[in-house]
Amino acid sequence: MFDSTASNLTSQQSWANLMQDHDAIRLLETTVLPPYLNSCRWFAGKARQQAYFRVQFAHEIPYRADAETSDQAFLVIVEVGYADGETESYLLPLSFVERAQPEIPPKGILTTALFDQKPGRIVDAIYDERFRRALYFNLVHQETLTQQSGQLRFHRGRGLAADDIDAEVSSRVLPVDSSNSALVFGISSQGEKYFLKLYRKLFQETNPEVELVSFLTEKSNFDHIPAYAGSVVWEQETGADVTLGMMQRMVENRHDSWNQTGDDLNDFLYAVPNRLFSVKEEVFERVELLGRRTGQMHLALYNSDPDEAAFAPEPFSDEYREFIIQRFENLLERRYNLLIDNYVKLDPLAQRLAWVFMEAKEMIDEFVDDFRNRPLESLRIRIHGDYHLGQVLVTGKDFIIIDFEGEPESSIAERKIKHSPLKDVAGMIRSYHYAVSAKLFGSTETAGIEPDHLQRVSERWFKLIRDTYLDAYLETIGSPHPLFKNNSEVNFLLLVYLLEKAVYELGYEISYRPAWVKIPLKGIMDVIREIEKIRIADPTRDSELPLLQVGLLQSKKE
Ligand SMILES: Nc1ncnc2c1ncn2[C@@H]1O[C@H](COP(=O)(O)OP(=O)(O)O)[C@@H](O)[C@H]1O
Ligand SMILES: O=P(O)(O)O[C@H]1O[C@H](CO)[C@@H](O[C@H]2O[C@H](CO)[C@@H](O)[C@H](O)[C@H]2O)[C@H](O)[C@H]1O
Repeated sequence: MFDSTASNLTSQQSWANLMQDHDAIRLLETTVLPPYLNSCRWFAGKARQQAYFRVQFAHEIPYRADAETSDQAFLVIVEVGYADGETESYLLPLSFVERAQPEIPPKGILTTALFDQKPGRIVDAIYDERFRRALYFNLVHQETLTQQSGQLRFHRGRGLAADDIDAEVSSRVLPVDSSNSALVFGISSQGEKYFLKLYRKLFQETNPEVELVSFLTEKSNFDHIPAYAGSVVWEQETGADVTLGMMQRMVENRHDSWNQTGDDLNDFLYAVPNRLFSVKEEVFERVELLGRRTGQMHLALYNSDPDEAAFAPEPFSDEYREFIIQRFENLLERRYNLLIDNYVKLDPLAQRLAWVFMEAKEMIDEFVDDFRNRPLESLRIRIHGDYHLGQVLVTGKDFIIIDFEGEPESSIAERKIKHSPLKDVAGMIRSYHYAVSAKLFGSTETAGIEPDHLQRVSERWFKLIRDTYLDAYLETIGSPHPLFKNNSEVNFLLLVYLLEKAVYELGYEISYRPAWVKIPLKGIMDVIREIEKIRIADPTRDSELPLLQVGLLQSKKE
């Protein structure tokens, strides 16, 4: 665990003059920041060979309550350099606290320190109430704070109620350990009302989440997202605007749809030993509702207003197809290598699935060629981009969709590319498959059920749920609709995105949850079977490829 007392930073300067003390900054960069960042969940560079940590910028945010000079935070931008590959920038707000404060957890303390003979601690400012208040104040008053390099611009969105501009606020850090940090603001007598996400890993771009959430709040009537209440942007002197944070309405939720689906699956599995196939009607209703909400989100993102070029629908150009193919082929190659390197560590079922996946290489190549050449008249729009059950909050009987940042592995430029909305649909279908597979392979509810039987009933559950979701989705979009040319294109594109997603997931599971590798492999297998069906049904195809040995998978018991 990180030990904040291991170093003591001493400066003759006051805290407000931190940046003038080059020795103190050097000490921070060499002895404090490396162990501290490596202890943070949001720091993504832990597995890379780190070369240096540099305080690149330190923007000042004064605390308004009193005028003491030490009363300010620094929004520090830390540049991290690595032995190979690109550098990264992280946002680390810093505050100096002179008195011990019980609300600051050990994981928020960087070091003990002495500034101008005043002892205290340097802490992550999100844990300092003064900083949180200052953020709220600047945001609701749409302040601009001039900095040595560029300016900090605070925007207010439509989701912020006029009455709350001068209201007394309380605040806290939401205890979710994720890739960003979340602050919550309460308005007296109304409870917790606003949710502010501070982005940690920064990109030289406006975050896609701000673009999508502000568009949906201010330019559409889709209200199944938390309304956009504002953002914090660093406008650089030269270069693009960098999004540092975004505020939305706080959503009261019981849990997310991943947990809810897990509960539904528990009910389902309890009945299996009694040879009952039982899915409550309310489960289908929920899945249908999610299909409808997904469709409504896409209809809201489908925008033909010529003044909104960033959201205008686009065709399946050759350029887009090449981009997807390049990305997919790179991914495929990396995944084959990962599988080869980790093959002996896989359990027997995963090994068999991996084998069929590798055997299918030529068939997948043929399918990719098909995607390159096939006439496609469906359209592409901005989409959620990282859509799965964990991104849907359950509020009473309805849903609220969150986290529009896009896929964590992609660059920001890639995340802003328009895709068929079927990419989101594929993400959600994969997620239902994950939910049932995770139960099937690893929970106490399934212990003692004969594996082949369990596999059969789980597949039945998945197909029913998938079709219920898809039917409700397509019905909501309506037919005909320019987004989808016809059923044949819908089926084909869905296979493209399902395959891409499952291949992506394969890498995630090998790296993070090896016991779950068979889940995406099974997903890949399902797509391969569908591709094979298309091949067999098409008399014009003169392919020499042999049929796959998928029979390998059927008879063996675990
Ligand atoms: N508007 C909101 N209101 C209430 N809770 C929220 C809201 N947005 C997100 N959350 C909670 O915070 C968690 C992290 O949010 P998310 O947007 O997924 O951040 P990250 O990008 O860091 O994963 C979510 O899983 C959810 O529990
Ligand atoms: O949540 P993130 O945006 O960081 O996404 C990563 O982690 C996800 C897991 O938390 C992972 O999602 C996969 O597992 C989910 C169940 O845990 C499942 O619902 C998703 O369908 C499946 O893709 C995601 O792939 C990864 O990028």
